[in-house]
Amino acid sequence: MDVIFGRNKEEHPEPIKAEVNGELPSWLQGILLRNGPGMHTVGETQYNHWFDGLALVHSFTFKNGEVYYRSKYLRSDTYNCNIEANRIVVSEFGTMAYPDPCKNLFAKAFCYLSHTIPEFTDNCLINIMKTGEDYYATGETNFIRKINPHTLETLEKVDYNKYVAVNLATSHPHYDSAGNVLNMGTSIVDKGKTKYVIFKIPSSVPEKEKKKSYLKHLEVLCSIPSQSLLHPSYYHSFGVTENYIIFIEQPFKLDILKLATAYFRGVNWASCLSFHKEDKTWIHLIDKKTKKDISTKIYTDAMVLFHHVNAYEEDGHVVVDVISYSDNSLYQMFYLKNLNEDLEENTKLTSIPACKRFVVPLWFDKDAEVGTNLVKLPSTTATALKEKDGSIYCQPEMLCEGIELPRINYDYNGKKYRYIYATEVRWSPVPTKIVKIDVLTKKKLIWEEEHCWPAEPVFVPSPDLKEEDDGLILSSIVTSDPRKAPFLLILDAKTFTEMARATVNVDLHLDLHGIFIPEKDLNAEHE
Ligand SMILES: CC1=C(/C=C/C(C)=C/C=C/C(C)=C/C=C/C=C(C)/C=C/C=C(C)/C=C/C2=C(C)CCCC2(C)C)C(C)(C)CCC1
Ligand SMILES: [Fe+2]
Repeated sequence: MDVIFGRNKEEHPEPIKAEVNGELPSWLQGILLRNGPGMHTVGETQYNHWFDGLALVHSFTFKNGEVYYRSKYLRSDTYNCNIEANRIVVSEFGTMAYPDPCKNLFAKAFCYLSHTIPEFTDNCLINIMKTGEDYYATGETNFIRKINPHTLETLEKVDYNKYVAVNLATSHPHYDSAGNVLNMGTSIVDKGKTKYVIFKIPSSVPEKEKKKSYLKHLEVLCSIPSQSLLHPSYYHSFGVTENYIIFIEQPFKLDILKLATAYFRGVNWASCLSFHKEDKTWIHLIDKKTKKDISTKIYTDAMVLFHHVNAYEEDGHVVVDVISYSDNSLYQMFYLKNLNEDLEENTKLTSIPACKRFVVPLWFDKDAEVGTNLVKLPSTTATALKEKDGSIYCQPEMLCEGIELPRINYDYNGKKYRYIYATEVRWSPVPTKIVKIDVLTKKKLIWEEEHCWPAEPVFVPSPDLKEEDDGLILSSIVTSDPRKAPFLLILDAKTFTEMARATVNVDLHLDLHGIFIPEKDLNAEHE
């Protein structure tokens, strides 16, 4: 298993032609661009956690029925400093690094304060974000790195902080139909306040501004104060509907005092994140028009969530689908010391990912008796009970268990939808299947093959889309048997039958997230 998780991968910056078996539809033209950790040791030093690895961006280019593969390490300041020093000198979430391990505490502090290394990591390994014509590799710090989607070359380093006061920002932004980006981030103890900030990056700027970053035109939409100044909630994604932004403030929280002293205490930042299972999870609905949280307090039981699936409004309710856990075992599972030969033994999740539907009533009888279920949607078993103090306690409907890395047809984002595409995982971090779930009938379609570990399945809509699932699923498949070459799998999203596979004879890495860029959105100039 070390082979799949812990081993450094080689980059392949020059295009490698894949061997295509099957028929690719002629309309499939563009680039599947993905991101994830590829290097876990530098010299003699090793990262502690899989989410710390140096970003390796890779792409599959579809051109006239042919597929080309490339991969390139993000030349972040973090990468360059580490490679030059031949050891890890920049801290990541799960690994605290000391530029000179021999230094005493005083010297360590000096090094820290004198910023001889980048203050915070720009190792953006989680996802790819599109702003206007630009593409960025993203992580969760205030830095993002522009990349050339054709050559995977690393371009400018952009600091969100120059445009909006955030220390952390999600790697799962949303896009509206015009392509404007909606994202959120946390501003920690800024001017005595800790808050969650929601902002917009426009998809178009005046022609003469195009050379500069679209972020220059970033606009703050609103902010929500954190329930606690020193314990903001951690979040990895959020949801949107036509009229609302959904932010789930979970009791999985950062401890700011611990964070501030972590460097000197010799512990990683991840140790400053903890799950308070006795607390509530608050569901915030921010009205896009008033830019305010709706006045009713809405909550559910303590949970940990990383991925929102989708959200929409229906007959006066907001429906929110997420993948949730009953504890923080997912993050723990990805410590590299656990992802070795004894993986099955070491990485038993104590809670499996559960895809849950929460339903929040928008309008209800204010005089309803305490304990009344305010959900009036016949299609769901989710409830929302009126409490004595006027707040609403939500209990979800279970849509299905054991799925992660969810994707949908993004044209249905924020709208009533029917299909989720995801990888299936049970009690260990081994994704063995790709599934399509019909949330209406709860029926499943499955793709699986021996020794195959599928990545996040990306939905690409067909140009003459009539139904939600008219399109393709692209998933890069890593193999656990060294004799079997990895490949990009192309499935018909409707039937889940294989249309083609493009095999590449390289040591493909297991990645996290990415996007498909249709040819029309690719600026040929960059080629
Ligand atoms: C704190 C802080 C900081 C830092 C930060 C950082 C550094 C962060 C990072 C972060 C990160 C870096 C994060 C990450 C995350 C991720 C996630 C959350 C993911 C998820 C995933 C999943 C869910 C998975 C899945 C899978 C796979 C991948 C394979 C196998 C199978 C499965 C499906 C399981 C600073 C300095 C700024 C300051 C302030 C505070
Ligand atoms: Fe994610």
